[in-house]
Formats: sequence, C-alpha cells, structure tokens
Amino acid sequence: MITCRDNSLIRCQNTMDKNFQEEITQIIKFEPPLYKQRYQFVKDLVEKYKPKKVADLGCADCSLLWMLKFCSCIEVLAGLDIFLPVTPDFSYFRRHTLSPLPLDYLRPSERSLTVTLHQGSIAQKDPCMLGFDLVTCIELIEHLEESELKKFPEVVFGFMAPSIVVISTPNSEFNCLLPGVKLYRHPDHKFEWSQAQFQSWALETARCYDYSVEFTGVGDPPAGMEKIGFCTQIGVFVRKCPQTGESVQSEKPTEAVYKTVTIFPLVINFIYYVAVFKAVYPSLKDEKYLQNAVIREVVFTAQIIKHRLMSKREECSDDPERKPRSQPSMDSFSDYLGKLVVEKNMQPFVSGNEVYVPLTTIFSFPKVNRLCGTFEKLCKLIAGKVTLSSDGSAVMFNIEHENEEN
Ligand SMILES: C[S@@+](CC[C@H](N)C(=O)[O-])C[C@H]1O[C@@H](n2cnc3c(N)ncnc32)[C@H](O)[C@@H]1O
Ligand SMILES: [Mg+2]
Repeated sequence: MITCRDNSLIRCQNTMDKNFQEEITQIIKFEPPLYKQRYQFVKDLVEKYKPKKVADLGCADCSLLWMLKFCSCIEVLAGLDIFLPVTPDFSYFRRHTLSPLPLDYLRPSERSLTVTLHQGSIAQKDPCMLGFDLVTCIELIEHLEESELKKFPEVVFGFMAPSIVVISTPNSEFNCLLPGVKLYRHPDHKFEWSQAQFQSWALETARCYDYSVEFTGVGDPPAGMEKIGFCTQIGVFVRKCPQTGESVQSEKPTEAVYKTVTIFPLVINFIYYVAVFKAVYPSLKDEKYLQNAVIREVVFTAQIIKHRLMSKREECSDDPERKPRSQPSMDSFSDYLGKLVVEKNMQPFVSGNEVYVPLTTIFSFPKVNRLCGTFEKLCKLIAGKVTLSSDGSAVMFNIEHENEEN
C-alpha cells in the first residue's frame, strides 16, 4: 500500500517488485477527489490574479462556475458548452444555483455579477466570448475532434486573447496507475497526451500567440514515481503583451454564432433544449438596491442612537430604584456608536415627544459613510423614504407611545 503525497491511496500487489509500475493492480483514490483539486487550482489562480471576467469553456454541469461565483473579484462569469444537459437530474439543480438566491436580494453585494451560459462550439468564434481576463478549459481539449482541436488555439488565444488561459488534460503516463484504464480514461476522449506531447503542443501554441506557459498539475504521483507526473496535467498561459478589453472588442467584430434564446432560468430546461441562461445578481452598484441598503442602515443606526439616548435619560431620572434597561445583544455596538457620537459632538436630542438624530451623526458612521460616499448622496437616497425633521437635517422618531408604555 502506498500513500501519495496528496494522501491518495494506492494498493499494490508487490511494491518491492522491480517491474513496479506494471505490477500495480491497485485502487488509486485521490483525496480530495481529482475534480475538486482541479477546481481548487482554478480558484487559487483567481485569488492570485483577481480577474474580473472569467469564461469557462466546456463548462458541462457548471460546477466550476458555481464555485467561482463566490470569488468576490469576479463580475462577469460565462460558461460555454457544446451540450448543456437538460435533464431534471443534478445538472439541472447545479445550473439552477447559478441564479441569485433570496439572501442575495436581502444583502446585495457591493460588486456586480452577471452569469451567462452559451451553447456552442469552441471551434467557432462568437463576440460574446470577447473581453475575458481568464479563460479556463478544464478537461476539455481531449474531448475535441481533430478538426476542433486544430481551430482551438486560434479561437482561444488568437480571437478571445484573454490575459490568462488555463488548460488541464489527462496525463496518459499516469494511466498505468489507474485501475481498469485500457486505452483512455473516458470513452469520449479523442486522445490522451503524455507530458511531452502536451508540453510540445502548449509551447507551440504559446509561441504562435505570444503567450508564456508554465506546466504543473494536480493528483501527485506516488513517492518514488515522480517521473510519471501529475494525474492531471495543467498548462497556465499568460499573455506577454497587455491588451485592453476595449481594443479586443473593437478590433474583432464577428457575427453571433452561439444559440441565443434568452429565457427565464426556471423554464430553461423543460421548454427549450437549447438556451442561453443569464442571471444578473442584485448589486449595490444598482441604485435601487443601494437605496434600500442605505435606508435600512440609516434607520438601524438612528434606532440604536435613539435607544442609547433613551437609556441614558432613564439612568439620569430621579427614580433611584430604576435600573437602566439594557439590550445585551446591542450593548457593545450601541456603546461604540455612543462614543462616536460624543467624540464628534453631534448629539441627538429629545424635544417633547420627538427624538431627533442628526443626519451628520448618522453619516459619520462607517457603514453609512461607505455606502453613500457623500453627504449629498445620503440626503438624496433617503429623501421621502425616512421621516425627517422639517428642515431635513435629522431623522425624527415619535416616542409618544414609548413614553406611554413607560
Ligand atoms: C469532461 S467535460 C468537462 C467538464 C468540466 N470542465 C469539469 O471540469 O467539470 C468536457 C465538456 O466539453 C464539452 N465539449 C466537447 N466538445 C466541445 C466543443 N467543441 N465546444 C464546447 N464544448 C465542448 C462537452 O460537452 C463536455 O461537457
Ligand atoms: Mg475528459
């Protein structure tokens, strides 16, 4: 039994035999599973280069896209596949999770995010695939027909020309360690390359289109068998000369060739076999969501300031028996707010049955400040939505009923 560097487990009939590789009858099990290691590799790449626009070619059931939607740097995610499965199986649900969830509406993100799926072949150029920073081709190329593979470099590196391309494909040298693999790992594979074959293709492609390429992989070989290489070989291509998204787009007008039936995501699978899916996530960059978030934050902040003010008044009241009321969960935060108010000398005040919390006070709190940017914007966003004093300078609460309760 051999444990690989990544904890994969290999059982061998005879580990001491000199024809070691051939004698292996083994179960090789990667932990985490190999596909997860590939996705993690892409995720790490995203964390490193922080691309805003990412396209996944050969996206299949969209698992990688789903994982990438949580990377906060990404604003545009696109998937392309020649065949988007349309059965009510897990692929449907996976793809469905590309839609925004209720929580995304409750707490819109500061970034914008659009997710789009296209059905078509990577052998064809389509303008919807222009302007990406990172293009991922995970276990795609070995599924391409010879004619498609020939066109692939021109479409991906010549036409799409992203800053980074990551390509993964099986390393055929590792197959001798995999149980039951005769010719290829999967019946749909049109070829599987050795390390030398992949590297020679990748170096030639990089040279033609002015990219540099580095080789790595996931799925470590067992100790002592490092020459075999990774189970999945990976090439990371980085474009040598920078090119702006705009210049790419303007230089390359092409007609749309991918299917473009745009329909509501829920209906997509059962009515239309072929469709483009598009989900625009709620974002604070959209004025409508920003306004809701600002109103919520302003009212919340003003409520806490008011609560603190009222507690202070109770503490100072003549009744020595009376203990200040406290709301444990809010206390530390309300103390913090209270200190800020005092420091900034912008005290709320009570007049009759009304409490006034100056907008300048509310604006001085980090979250409100960050959301609005300017005081003018704060005033604009809450105008007509929050009850203000007659001169519009303070949030006003009527405490008549609260006084009655006391
Ligand atoms: C092994 S799957 C890749 C799965 C996915 N990238 C992952 O890592 O989980 C290969 C995918 O490539 C797609 N494919 C095959 N030929 C294609 C082509 N010419 N253009 C676009 N996609 C293609 C297949 O439909 C399939 O979904
Ligand atoms: Mg494959």
